[in-house]
Amino acid sequence: MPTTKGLEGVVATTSSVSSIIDGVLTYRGYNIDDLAEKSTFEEVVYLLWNDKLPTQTELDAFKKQLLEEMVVPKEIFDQIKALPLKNVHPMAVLRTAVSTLGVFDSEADEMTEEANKRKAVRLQAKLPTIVAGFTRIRDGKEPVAPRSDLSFAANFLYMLFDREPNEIEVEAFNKALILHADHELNASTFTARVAVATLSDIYSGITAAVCALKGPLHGGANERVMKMLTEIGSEDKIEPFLENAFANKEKIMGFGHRVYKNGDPRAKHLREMSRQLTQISGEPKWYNMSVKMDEIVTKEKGLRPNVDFYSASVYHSLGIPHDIFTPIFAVSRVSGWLAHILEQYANNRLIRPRAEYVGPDKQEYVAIEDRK
Ligand SMILES: CC(=O)SCCNC(=O)CCNC(=O)[C@H](O)C(C)(C)COP(=O)(O)OP(=O)(O)OC[C@H]1O[C@@H](n2cnc3c(N)ncnc32)[C@H](O)[C@@H]1OP(=O)(O)O
Ligand SMILES: O=C([O-])CC(=O)C(=O)O
Repeated sequence: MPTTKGLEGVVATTSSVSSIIDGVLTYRGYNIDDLAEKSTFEEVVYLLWNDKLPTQTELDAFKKQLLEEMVVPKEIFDQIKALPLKNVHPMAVLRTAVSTLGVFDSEADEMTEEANKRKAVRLQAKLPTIVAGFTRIRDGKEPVAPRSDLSFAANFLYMLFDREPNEIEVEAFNKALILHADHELNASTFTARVAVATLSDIYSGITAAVCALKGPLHGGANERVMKMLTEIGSEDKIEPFLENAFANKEKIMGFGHRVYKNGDPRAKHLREMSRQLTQISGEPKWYNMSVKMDEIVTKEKGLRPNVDFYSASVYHSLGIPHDIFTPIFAVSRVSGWLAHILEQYANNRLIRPRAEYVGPDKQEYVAIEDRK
């Protein structure tokens, strides 16, 4: 049986949610460049779940459903308040909170398509409330309730900062959400599909996906990009930092990709957003440092920035705490996870590959008293 380390190049399923073909990313056949420039996050979520762009009436109804489901049970915040928040990563809190959400949903194990769609709306709507609420709770503040007159992107920033965000902030955040919404069979989406292919419930699938996104080789890289830039501190220290990292064969966070070898099509949007937002925030150095790193790593290693690289300085410029970057990724990507979960349920078969056994053979059982 041939094996492929990390399942590279293995086609594990068919899907009509998103595609990466010749370096071009599409959601349901729509180029990500068009969606990033012209669409809203709510419209993109509708597209991912329904295989078509909504009419105005459909979009209005969908936005209303999301807004109605944004409030989370009080017990979720009570549970968060009881956690040792000073020493815990926000992704661990999110993992716990998503699992607890399932406990409070009386339909959690109802497996009809209609019930699963209702749960999808609940999860999509409640994740931003949880992430923003947690961030405030650990700062000793109370969560801010969502507002019914704000968009999805604006509501998140409003709940996080307890002030109405301006147009530039909303536009940037909306675009970032669109760019992170789905990405074919990435590790967290595959994890979600494996979990629900056992016919486990949707909350189990999303909890499993959050676990996979947390790691630094996947969604956890965006937080580490900002840590790296902060530690380097200034443009003149980039060259020595990279020389040292290359010599020690260290991974540079935010570079490289399993599928894209000639560049991630989302990065150019985030790079431009980083340029604009770092200027507005009065800290152009994060953009200048990022561009210099990009040039050197591309030239020396042939590695291009992925979605996590420029998103770091984008989120930093919006005033978002660095350890909330990956939970924000989840706030967006839950839309893609849910689209894939619904697709998996609709045409399910247990996902169970094989392993090539490379351990010892024909071992003799030795009684415990005779073992050395
Ligand atoms: C949303 C997302 O998940 S995007 C990815 C976010 N993750 C990161 O940014 C973390 C940094 N990047 C990486 O670790 C990798 O590029 C991954 C995990 C994204 C892809 O991994 P793989 O497809 O397994 O690539 P692989 O590790 O085989 O890389 C091929 C070569 O490039 C090197 N390489 C890949 N990425 C990097 C990097 N960021 N820095 C330095 N070297 C790298 C590898 O060490 C390897 O070198 P070798 O052939 O000398 O051993
Ligand atoms: O597809 C991947 O392997 C990782 C990625 O870029 C994403 O999940 O957005």
